[in-house]
Amino acid sequence: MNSEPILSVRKLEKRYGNFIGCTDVSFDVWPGEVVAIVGESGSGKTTLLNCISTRMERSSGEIRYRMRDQRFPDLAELGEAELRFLMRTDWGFVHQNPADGLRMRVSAGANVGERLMAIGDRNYGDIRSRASDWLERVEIAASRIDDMPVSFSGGMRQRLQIARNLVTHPRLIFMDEPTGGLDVSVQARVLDLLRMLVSDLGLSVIIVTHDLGVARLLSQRMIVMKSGRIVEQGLTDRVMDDPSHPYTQLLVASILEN
Ligand SMILES: Nc1ncnc2c1ncn2[C@@H]1O[C@H](COP(=O)(O)OP(=O)(O)OP(=O)(O)O)[C@@H](O)[C@H]1O
Repeated sequence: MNSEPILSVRKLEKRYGNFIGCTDVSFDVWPGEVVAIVGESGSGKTTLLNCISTRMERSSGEIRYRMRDQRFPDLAELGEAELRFLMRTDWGFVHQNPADGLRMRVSAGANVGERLMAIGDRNYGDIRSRASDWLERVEIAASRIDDMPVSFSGGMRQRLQIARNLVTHPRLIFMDEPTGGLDVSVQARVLDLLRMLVSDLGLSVIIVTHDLGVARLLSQRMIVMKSGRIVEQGLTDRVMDDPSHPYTQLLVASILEN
């Protein structure tokens, strides 16, 4: 693994008025690493993800990102053009509900091709052929390229959202409960696909989930949140096998009972 983090968060805080969404959050993400943020509903996972991905303004703290030219600026120092580059090219965001990350009434091919056009690709044949390759990579038949996502099943929509995110060769992907809305059998297929793509492409991923099974399957490192704070972080296997904080012990025990 590379010796420099791709992302570094220090003392991050987000307040909603007087209410604390998250506070005193510090961690690093290394290239090629999958970090899971886990915790019960309301623990601040989504707030944290949205602040890091600049979808929400933080109240205080630092978020540094390793640019392709190796600079490591705080995201707050970046101009609009650089932020746009990150959002459109270098980062991906996979939402729990595919409808939030797709355009449901344009074709599957256009959903994927649009990201290429946004970064300046203008060759129609090339865009279509890359979209078609990506559909196949996420196990959607290329013959569905002109169909709209409204005609797809939940699992297919989620796989299309993944293709749309990965087509620009991003380096960091944010995922918010990516399998949360799917049936268990469909979940397994999407998880397998995600695991394979993340490893093939050497992606760094920050995944928010309340499902410790998902975290165990995908992540190397785990951050456990409670009431807006990190209560424990460490290697996923270690945290799951030997949780040190009572809250983590409770979370782990609750999945063993199921
Ligand atoms: N826009 C907002 N305004 C006020 N409070 C908010 C807002 N968004 C979130 N909160 C509060 O901040 C806390 C953390 O919420 P957040 O959505 O980050 O938790 P979460 O762990 O992602 O939960 P879930 O799994 O249910 O999405 C919660 O108490 C929530 O009610």
